[in-house]
Order: sequence, then C-alpha cells, then structure tokens
Amino acid sequence: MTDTKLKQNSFLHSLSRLFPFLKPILPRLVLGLLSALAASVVALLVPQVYQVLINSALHQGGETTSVWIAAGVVLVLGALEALFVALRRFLVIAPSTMVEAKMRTTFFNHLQNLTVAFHDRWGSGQLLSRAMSDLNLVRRWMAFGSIILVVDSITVVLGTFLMFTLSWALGLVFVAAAIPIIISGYRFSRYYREVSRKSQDQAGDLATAVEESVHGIRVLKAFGRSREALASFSGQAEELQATEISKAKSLARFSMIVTLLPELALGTALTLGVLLVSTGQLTVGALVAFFATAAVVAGPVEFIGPLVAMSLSAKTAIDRHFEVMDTENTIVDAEQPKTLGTVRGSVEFDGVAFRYADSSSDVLAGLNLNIQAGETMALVGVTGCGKSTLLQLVPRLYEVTAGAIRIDGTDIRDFTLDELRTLVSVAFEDTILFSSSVRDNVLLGLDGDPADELLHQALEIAQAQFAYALPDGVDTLIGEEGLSLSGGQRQRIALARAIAAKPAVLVLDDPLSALDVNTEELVEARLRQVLTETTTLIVAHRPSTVALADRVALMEDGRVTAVGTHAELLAGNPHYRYVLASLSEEPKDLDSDLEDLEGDLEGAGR
Ligand SMILES: Nc1ncnc2c1ncn2[C@@H]1O[C@H](COP(=O)(O)OP(=O)(O)OP(=O)(O)O)[C@@H](O)[C@H]1O
Repeated sequence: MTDTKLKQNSFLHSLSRLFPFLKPILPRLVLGLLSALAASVVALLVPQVYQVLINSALHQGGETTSVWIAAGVVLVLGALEALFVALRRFLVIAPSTMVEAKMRTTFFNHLQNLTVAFHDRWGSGQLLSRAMSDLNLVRRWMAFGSIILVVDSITVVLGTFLMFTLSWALGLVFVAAAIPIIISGYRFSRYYREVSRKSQDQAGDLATAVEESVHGIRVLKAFGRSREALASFSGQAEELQATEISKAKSLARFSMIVTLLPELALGTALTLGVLLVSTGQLTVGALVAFFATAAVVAGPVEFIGPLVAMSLSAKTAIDRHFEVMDTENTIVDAEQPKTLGTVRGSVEFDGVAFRYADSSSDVLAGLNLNIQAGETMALVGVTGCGKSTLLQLVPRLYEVTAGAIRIDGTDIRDFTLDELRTLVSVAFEDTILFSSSVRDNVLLGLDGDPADELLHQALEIAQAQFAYALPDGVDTLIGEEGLSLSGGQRQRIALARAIAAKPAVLVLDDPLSALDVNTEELVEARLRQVLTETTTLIVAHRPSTVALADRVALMEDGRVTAVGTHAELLAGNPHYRYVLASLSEEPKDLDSDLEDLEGDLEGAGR
C-alpha cells in the first residue's frame, strides 16, 4: 500500500469530504475561528496604540497622562487576546473530538460491512493506522491547524494592509520578500504532499509488520527467526525514517526561507525607514508602529511552514480515510428480500462457480450438490480442492461468481444478510477468539436468561465444560488479552459458538481437528444427536469426522464428482479410497473396513 502514485485530490476536494461530519459542529467551529481572529486583531491593535503614544507623549513636553492611558489600553488588549485564545480552545476542542469519534465509529462500522475479499487485500496495519493516527491527525488539524491557518493568513493580509497605511514604501519591501516565499511555498506543498502520503502509507505497513510479528511471535521464537524478523522490520523502519527525514528537510528548507526573507526585509525596511524619518517623510510613531506590526505579522509568517505541513498531512489522512470509506460493499441485502415461512434447511448448490479476485482461474466451477433438510453431509477432497472456499459461500462471506446457492429453494442472495446469517452458522478451521469472556465468545453479545440456557447447552454439546473450571467460570477473559487456551479448547469454544446460534444450516470446517480421540468421540456423540435437526455441511479431514455424516460429497478440482454414503463411495470410487487413505492418521486397510461396513449393513437388514 505504499503506492505514492495514487490519484491526488485537490485540497478543497479532500476537505469537502469532511463536510457531513463537520456540519453539526460548524457553528462552534465558526465561533472558534472568530475568537481566534479577534485575538489576532487585538494583537494588531497594540502597535496602533504605540503610534498614538509615541506621537503624542514621547517628545519634550508630551502629555504624561496619555502614557498611563496607553499602558492601560495595552493591558486590556493583552487580557482580551488571552481571553479570545482561551475561548477558541473552549469552542473547538470538544466538538472536534466528537467528530473524530464519529468518524472512527463510522469507519469501524464500514469495515464490518466490507467483504472478506476486501480484508484479504488490506493489511491490518493500514486499517489500524487509518482508524487511529490518521483520524487523530484530522482532529488536531480541525481543532487547531485549520483555524490558525485561516487566522494567520488573515493576520498577514490585514497586517500587510496596516503596514501599507503606515508607509507604502516600507510595505513594498515586505511584498517583494513575499514573492519568493509564495513560489517556494508552492514547490514545498507539491513535494510535501507526495512525501507525507508515502510516510503515512509506510507507517501503515510498519504497523502491519508489528501486528504480524506479535501475532506470530510463537512461530518466530520457535524457529529462532526473531533476528530475521528484526532485520526485516528494521529495513521497513529505516525506509520510514528516510521518508520522515526528507519530510523534515523539506520543511526545514521552507521554514528557513520564511524566516530569513522577512528578516532581510526587516533590515532593509529599517534602513529605509530611518532615512524616511530623517527626511521628514515618516513620523517616528509611524515607524515604530510599522515595526511593531511587522513583528506581529512575522509570527504567523514563520509558522506558515509547519501549518502547511500539518494541513497537507491532514489532507493525506482524509484521502486515506475515504479510500476505505469509498470502497463499496458488494455483498449487500436484496432490494426486495424474501423470508422463509417455515424453515426446513435444505441446501442446494446449483452450477456454482467461484474465483478469488486476484486469481486467474476458478476455484469452483459447475459445482452441484443437494443436501436435504436435516441431513449431515461431509465434504471430502484432497487439500486445495476448494472445500473451505465452498463453505464460505453459504453465509455469503464471498459471493458466487456464477450459479446459485439456495436454502429451501430460495436463492441466498434474496435474503437479507441478517436473516441469512441467522439461518446459517459457521465454525472455521482457524479458530478466532475475541479478547472477551467465554460467554461473549460463545454468544457474541446475546444477553438475558434464554442466552444463559443456550450457553450451557452449547458448551455441553461441544464438550467445552472446562470453561466452568476457569478462574472466573464462563466470565473468564480469553482470547488475545485473556487466558490462553489450548487448540482443542479454542476449537470447542468456536464449535459451541456455532451451535449456540441455533441455525437451520450448520457449516463446519474441520471443527474437531485439534481434539484428542476421546474428546472427539464425546463431541461426535453429542453432535450426532443435535445434528438430526440441523442441516450440516462439514469438511472432514479425518475419517472419524466422515463417520458423523449421513452422506459424503467428494470434491475434485472445484466440483463435486460423487455423492453417496461412506460405504457406497468406498466400494465404488477409487478416488474416494485414495482421498480417505491420505486422510487417515495411520495407514488403513480400506478393504477390511469395507467388509466390516457391509457386514454391519447386512446385519441391520439394509
Ligand atoms: N483468500 C484467498 N485468495 C486467493 N486464493 C485463495 C484464497 N483462499 C484460498 N485460495 C485458493 O483457493 C484454493 C482452494 O482453497 P481452499 O482453502 O478452499 O481449499 P481446501 O480444499 O479447503 O484445502 P484444505 O483441505 O487444505 O483446507 C487453493 O488453491 C487456495 O490457494
């Protein structure tokens, strides 16, 4: 994501994107701006007092009372300036934090809605840096940078005007100095916005690297690869450092110009001013007022570099934020959604094809499969044939690229996503637990009495009663910031989560792979009772999981090539025998297996 050749929007265009968020706080922002402006005008008034004071009192026989009056006025103006600055802060700080929070929540919500395909493409650090540091930057710019930039610009224009009214000749000296400042300011802003984009993207990549290495700390340690990880991280960190240095250098160059040229202008104006006073073309009071005004203007001019830099970084942050916000969610609710009256739970895959966005070939093509309501179908196939991909299409985590999936005859795209995801529940191969309690991990936010009952039932079916023995029982924090659980314990919590949702269709991706044989048997026994009411599609990597199923679907190269009972496939399908042999934990004698099965069936009179 460090592509700095991304389309650059104009500053105003980027700013206009903030408008919907700013609208509610606009009155306070405008008042804040007016307060800042008032503080600045007050500061500019002080030199005018000097002029009156010097011209009326600072000469032989001048009035002493006017000195007291002037001192009093300067004091009042100083107090007023401080008051306006405090008022500006009071008016803008709280509302800008509100905007930041609102933008962050909207961003999070949008991330939740975006497709899994989007999350496959984006590094977590890029999203993290957008949600945290970019929005922080936007807030600081809103509350401070934008207001001071406007006020400083007005102060410079107003101050220059006042300097002209005091002496147009001296004023011209400063205008001459402004021309090279404007030219180098233009060059600076062009360069800086490129480099600030680069640095913010690199910071995002670095955050991804930190996130990945923390996530994979066990692997790095176990393989003794911490040094290599550090070397790779240092490389990325150095790249960011180099970008930051070039940012700082360009700002330093521009700041030097905006500091040096006004100083040169000041020196020239001083010489010229003294000359004008000596020839009687300028009063001493006007000369002092001119320089006092120039001193007031010099502050904002010198501050223009950092302010422009801050504004450009904020612009980049806004652009980065809206790159994500503008990404459309392609998996959405049907315009006229359908609902099922009575849910039975049959599932039909009809000519289903699927291709990942960055892939050049289909993972699934022309896949047909019918699962009857209440049936348990195991999905078996060699690794990489598309089993997990197929499962993810059912709750529409990815969208079929051709064909259709139907539940009770209704295309899953015709349901609202909420309804579909109530009908279908999933347990993935990679168990994801949230940094939350066991209860929250299983119920995912569901609350109340029936929820408690559901929790206990689900934990019992998934043989996850170990949760009650945890330090705080089912309220023990687990996941990233909580207690570490074993792989098998994590899997059982994830299985309990899928069961607690009480779905019509249960989609399980090898949910028992980390369990020992005894626990697996117990879970299977309970699952077999529960699954009679639920349609289940279960990826089986172990023959013992196949045993759970009523029928088995054999997948080859992205399609289902055979469907039947375990015995039928074992008897008639060489590829099934091959796959099953490769799934076995130990070398298996499939022929004797088959004989046993046939014996069982005959014994059962079938
Ligand atoms: N997010 C993704 N983006 C691009 N390609 C992917 C993605 N996920 C999986 N694939 C590819 O799709 C193919 C099928 O993968 P899938 O995980 O569905 O296979 P599988 O049958 O479940 O394998 P396994 O039994 O090893 O879990 C593989 O070639 C894989 O590389």
